[in-house]
Amino acid sequence: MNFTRDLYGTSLSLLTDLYQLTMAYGYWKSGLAEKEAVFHLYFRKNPFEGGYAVCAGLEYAVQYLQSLQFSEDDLAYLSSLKSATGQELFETGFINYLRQLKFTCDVDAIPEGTVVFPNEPLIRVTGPLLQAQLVETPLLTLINFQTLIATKAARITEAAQGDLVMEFGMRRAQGVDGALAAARAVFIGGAKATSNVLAGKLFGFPVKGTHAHSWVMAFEEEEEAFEKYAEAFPNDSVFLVDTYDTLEGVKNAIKVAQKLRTKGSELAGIRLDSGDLTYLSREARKLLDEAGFPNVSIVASNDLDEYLIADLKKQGARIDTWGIGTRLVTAYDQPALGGVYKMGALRDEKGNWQYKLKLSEQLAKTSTPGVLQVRRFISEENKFVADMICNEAEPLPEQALIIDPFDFTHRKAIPAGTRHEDLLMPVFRGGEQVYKLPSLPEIQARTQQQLRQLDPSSRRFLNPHVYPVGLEETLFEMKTNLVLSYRKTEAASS
Ligand SMILES: Nc1ncnc2c1ncn2[C@@H]1O[C@H](COP(=O)(O)OP(=O)(O)OP(=O)(O)O)[C@@H](O)[C@H]1O
Ligand SMILES: O=P(O)(O)OC[C@H]1O[C@H](OP(=O)(O)OP(=O)(O)O)[C@H](O)[C@@H]1O
Ligand SMILES: O=C(O)c1cccnc1
Repeated sequence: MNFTRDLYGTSLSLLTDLYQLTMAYGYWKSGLAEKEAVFHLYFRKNPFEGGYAVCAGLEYAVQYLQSLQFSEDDLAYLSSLKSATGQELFETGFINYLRQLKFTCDVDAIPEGTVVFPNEPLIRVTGPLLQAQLVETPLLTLINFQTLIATKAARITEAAQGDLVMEFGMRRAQGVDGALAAARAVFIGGAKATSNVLAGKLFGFPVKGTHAHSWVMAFEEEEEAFEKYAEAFPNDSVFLVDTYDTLEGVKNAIKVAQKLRTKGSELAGIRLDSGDLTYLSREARKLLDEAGFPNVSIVASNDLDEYLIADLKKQGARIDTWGIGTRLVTAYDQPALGGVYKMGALRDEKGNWQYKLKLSEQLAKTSTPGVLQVRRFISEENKFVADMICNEAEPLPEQALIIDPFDFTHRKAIPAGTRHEDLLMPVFRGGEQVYKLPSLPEIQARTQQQLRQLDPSSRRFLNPHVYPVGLEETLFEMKTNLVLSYRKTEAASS
């Protein structure tokens, strides 16, 4: 199914900032609409003070671009917009232009589930200026959020060290799409199940859950509540044991588990949702093991995240399954990824690329000109060595030299013959999709594989090692010269 179209109606073409449409109108009016342009989507800083990000959201972006067409409804709305003086904002000729508009750009993108770093283009759009500009905001909406949440999920999965991670966040998510898109991204990052049933249906991944405190409160006795739940789900019951007194709850769960066993069924687990999770899980494990239930799993929930999971493990908690909600799906400690979309080049009348950059007082905010690709070098041990951002429109020197754009004395020469992969893959050519979208389990497996290839020092939570990413030498020189030429122009005119 096409998630963007089928969930949100036939057209998402108005899901953009007004300024994209006013610029489109301006380009159309001034005859620049068809001029060829290149834009790059990238972020400037790893989320969560971490050492990497996991890119996600491309499938949604592909589906959005495939469906990009203005409906009569959309056009009627745009025709109704008025300027400050009460005239129509957009003239009829432009509305007719939009009516026949079809997406004809080339798109290259880094596959979902790839480990990525600041300043690397995750998506490159090449094509008519009007179109390439128009898609800025929706592409950012679709990629920023899922990349953020997939990264959070990867961190949580890493902290869980192979334990089952379930996503419980729908009730705290930022609206309907926040819940659905987060469930998808969480799966990409490594969670194995969600409590969100619609996400299970749409994305085809496992749904799982326990029960709420209200189930226990609906009966006179906790033990009776557990019994009734077990009658309904003899082999799939996970009892929430902390409604009144956690360890008494565990004892009641054991009584019901014993009765279940006489009928040939096994209790699946118990869930702890409050109190000292280390102490309670250790005590619960002891009680369960002593009663002959070593396979009953212990699920924990309660405002957990990667830091708490890591700490609980360090304390010796006996938890084997983690139910994670709020702090995962809302990316609690960093609620947005600051992805941006910047122009890298414009084709001039002679057919040559004119390289473009956005200058900033802050070096980190100066964009990189070119038609960019990311080349990842990989060691003989199959570990990531360094990433080089290069300009595909120009020939590359034989010897790869990577220069840190924020400290030009910081350079890394890559030995000749080092294996490499170019990360941006063709996704659209002339508006036609040429990329076969992988399945979600394939994307999840890719994330895990990629994380194994990244050195643990770049994966740690506290002060991670900065993975080397830089500009290819000739691109660095071109960027520096372009910055200098702008600065000279500024100096001359002041
Ligand atoms: N051993 C532990 N070490 C560190 N943090 C813990 C430990 N056990 C629980 N926590 C975390 O401490 C926070 C507060 O726990 P607390 O037991 O006070 O929960 P609570 O929400 O107040 O309980 P209740 O749901 O009964 O109101 C939660 O985020 C919980 O995950
Ligand atoms: O803690 P999270 O990571 O967000 O995980 C989801 C939470 O949702 C449920 O709580 P509920 O809505 O009943 O609230 P409460 O447990 O905080 O009272 C559940 O018991 C978890 O605690
Ligand atoms: O199934 C559960 O235990 C669950 C689902 C959503 C939120 N909290 C818990």
